[in-house]
Amino acid sequence: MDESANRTGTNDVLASTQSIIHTALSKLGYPEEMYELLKEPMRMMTVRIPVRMDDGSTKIFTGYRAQHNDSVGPTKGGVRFHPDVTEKEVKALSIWMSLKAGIVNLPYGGGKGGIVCDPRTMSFREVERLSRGYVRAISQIVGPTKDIPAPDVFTNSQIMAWMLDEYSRIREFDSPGFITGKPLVLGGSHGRESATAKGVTICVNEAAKKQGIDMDGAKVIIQGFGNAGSFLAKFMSDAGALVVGIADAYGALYDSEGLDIDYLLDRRDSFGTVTKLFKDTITNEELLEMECDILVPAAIENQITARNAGNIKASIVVEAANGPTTLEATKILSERGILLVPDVLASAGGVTVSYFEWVQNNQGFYWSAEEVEGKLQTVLVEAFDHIYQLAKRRKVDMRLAAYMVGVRRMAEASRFRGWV
Ligand SMILES: NC(=O)C1=CN([C@@H]2O[C@H](COP(=O)(O)OP(=O)(O)OC[C@H]3O[C@@H](n4cnc5c(N)ncnc54)[C@H](O)[C@@H]3O)[C@@H](O)[C@H]2O)C=CC1
Ligand SMILES: O=C(O)CCC(=O)C(=O)O
Repeated sequence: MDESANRTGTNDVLASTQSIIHTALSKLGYPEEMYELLKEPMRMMTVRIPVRMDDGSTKIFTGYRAQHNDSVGPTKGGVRFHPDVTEKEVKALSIWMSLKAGIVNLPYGGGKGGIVCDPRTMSFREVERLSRGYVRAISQIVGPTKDIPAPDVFTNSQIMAWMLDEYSRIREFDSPGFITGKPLVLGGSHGRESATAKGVTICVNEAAKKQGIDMDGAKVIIQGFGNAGSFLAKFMSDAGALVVGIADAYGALYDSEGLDIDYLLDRRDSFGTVTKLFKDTITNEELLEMECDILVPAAIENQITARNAGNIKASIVVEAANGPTTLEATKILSERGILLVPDVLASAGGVTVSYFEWVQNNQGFYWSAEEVEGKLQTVLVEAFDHIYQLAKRRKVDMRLAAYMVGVRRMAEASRFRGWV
């Protein structure tokens, strides 16, 4: 095991992930070589993307695509457009995608992409040119049977549509299965837009049952008001819960009587920003420590750390975001009896419906919204139950149990292929 993976309490998402993978593999009895194989993506591509800006200047953006392990099938995972994207982060995100695929039993390995940029400060056409440039730069290593992108932070179905169009031009045939999270008219699936939040909702409900919390009137705080966070807020308030707090990148709103979610949904912009419209805001840090029963981080990494884990009031934390809780904070929450449903399980609804979308594209036959939702419900309830029981049986927290489930299939496939 390498030095960095030995560090605990680190906010280095790659090192933390490697550390848990190492523990999971040891508990499953795999040799050190398996860890050596799985600790890093098998392929990492860095690209420089020149984009002509509206003022006539040219700006060069840096982008990444990581393909973690393709022993089970093609790699799959979203593309993030964010100023804080780093190579390490994209690597960790690709490993988490492998684990998600293992947990919900999809025939994929993990992939992930990212571009260092801030689309909030770019025009519509500049974002289009950047999206197309990224696809041109990575076109050799992606494709419907190689590596299938999807949306993530600050990317959406419009960006998927441009990427699909660019790929189809390069390949000279229409390839809807190249990317998921597309608009319905281009071969998207019913239910993909809300799938991540639907999956989180299923996990919240299952966790509430375990902790004896009645969802009717339960107080929920959601950090992030984009794709995952805003649909989740709607599902929670429709189910009778009180969404008492929400946050975006600029601040947070809290009301112990419950926020008017329909009003906030009406006023938010396409980047999930809404708090700028209000004077009476608190900070993201403050929101996480406010009174509630259920806390859902649905924004970015490293939000619950050793610094604030002791002050979290919720009795359930469900991770809609990838990597919102550090390793040290996970331990503190577990010692405090707080049930933490880890990202690789809780946020797997998105990739599950992306898989359904890809299957529908491959067969050219499309399902109803009810069919998609029913299948997602079955998959996630089973996955939750399996991991919850395993955690109890092996006396480990749900994150480690989820890693044990997620890593096993990839390790087995790599072994059968003779890689280790
Ligand atoms: N979109 C999807 O299908 C999936 C998303 N996720 C994860 O869910 C999380 C949110 O993703 P989406 O909702 O898709 O993104 P989004 O772009 O739709 O929304 C992101 C939200 O996070 C907020 N945010 C951005 N930077 C922030 C910061 N520094 N501090 C606080 N808030 C910040 C934004 O203001 C916005 O409200 C990410 O961790 C993503 O990887 C996980 C699985 C699937
Ligand atoms: O829908 C997908 O393929 C990937 C979603 C994703 O990027 C994630 O789960 O983090």
